[in-house]
Formats: sequence, structure tokens, C-alpha cells
Amino acid sequence: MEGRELQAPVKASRMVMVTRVESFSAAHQLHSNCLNAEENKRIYGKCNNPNGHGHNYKVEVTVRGEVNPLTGMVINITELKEHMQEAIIKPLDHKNLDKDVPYFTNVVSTSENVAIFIWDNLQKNLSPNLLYEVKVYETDKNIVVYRGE
Ligand SMILES: Nc1nc2c(c(=O)[nH]1)N=C([C@H](O)[C@H](O)COP(=O)(O)OP(=O)(O)OP(=O)(O)O)CN2
Ligand SMILES: [Zn+2]
Repeated sequence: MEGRELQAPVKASRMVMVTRVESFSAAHQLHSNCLNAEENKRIYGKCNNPNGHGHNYKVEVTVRGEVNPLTGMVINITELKEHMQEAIIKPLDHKNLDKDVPYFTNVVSTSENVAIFIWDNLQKNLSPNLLYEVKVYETDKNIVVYRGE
């Protein structure tokens, strides 16, 4: 085993969080099919404009797990990047969320629901219990966090 010694932590296992950031651009309108026009206007205000508006969203995805002592990784970030392309960029980038993404046909395209959409999509391809947090920045000032609860 000469030269192959693990650069051993004293503890048997180490839990570490790994975060990768991606961004996408999308248009949307805040509008609920369960509310009438007046209620939509009152609740969502300018964000209910029928012609919509856009955001440059930023998404931080955090996984949490044990560091594999052989690879030194919780997850290969290259692999996480590919999962984020499939779960976030492909379905959402340069889309009208309400018109192009079937999920939002009857789900209001708030950042809360965007975070849930991303979480559910990522879960399809990640190992169980690996995904820790999805953080969506709709703007620099409007940020939501979802941890799968
Ligand atoms: N709980 C939520 N509230 C709101 C959401 C949301 O997703 N969840 N989204 C919006 C709108 O989409 C809207 O686009 C936010 O825009 P705005 O308030 O203009 O954004 P800023 O706060 O960054 O802009 P400032 O005008 O500089 O304050 C509304 N509510
Ligand atoms: Zn908006």
C-alpha cells in the first residue's frame, strides 16, 4: 500500500456539503387559476401583468453526504452539473414558465414553486438522501430555500 495511504481523517466518516450554482433566464406571470381576475390583480399586483415579465434566476443546489475516502468526494461536481442541466437548464432556461413548462399550467410560477419543481426534478436522478437544499434567487433581493419538507 506504499503511496496509497488514505490521507486519513481521524473520524471514520465526514459529512460535507457541496454546492453548485447555475443560472437561467425565464419569463412568467403570477396568476392563479383558482382566483378571479380581481383577486389575481390584488394579490399579485404588477407581477400579474398579462404580458408577463422576466428574471435572471440563480439557483444554488447543495448536496450533503459522506466524503468517500477513496475519491475524496461527496459527489463528483461534474456529475452534479449534468444533473442540474437536466433538471434546471433544459426545462427552464429561455422559457415562459407558464406557457412552456407543463408543470406550471395549474401551479403558480412563484419562486417557492420553482424551487419545489427543481427539487423534484433533481431527486429523480440523485442518490437517495443526497440532496440537501435548493435555493432560488428570483432577484438579488428575493430568495427562497426548499429542503424537501
Ligand atoms: N412569495 C413570493 N412573492 C413574490 C414572488 C414570489 O415568487 N414569491 N414573486 C414576485 C414577482 O415575481 C416579482 O417579479 C418580484 O419583483 P420585484 O418585487 O420587482 O423584485 P425586487 O424585489 O427584486 O425589486 P425591487 O423593485 O427592486 O424591490 C413578487 N412576489
Ligand atoms: Zn416575477
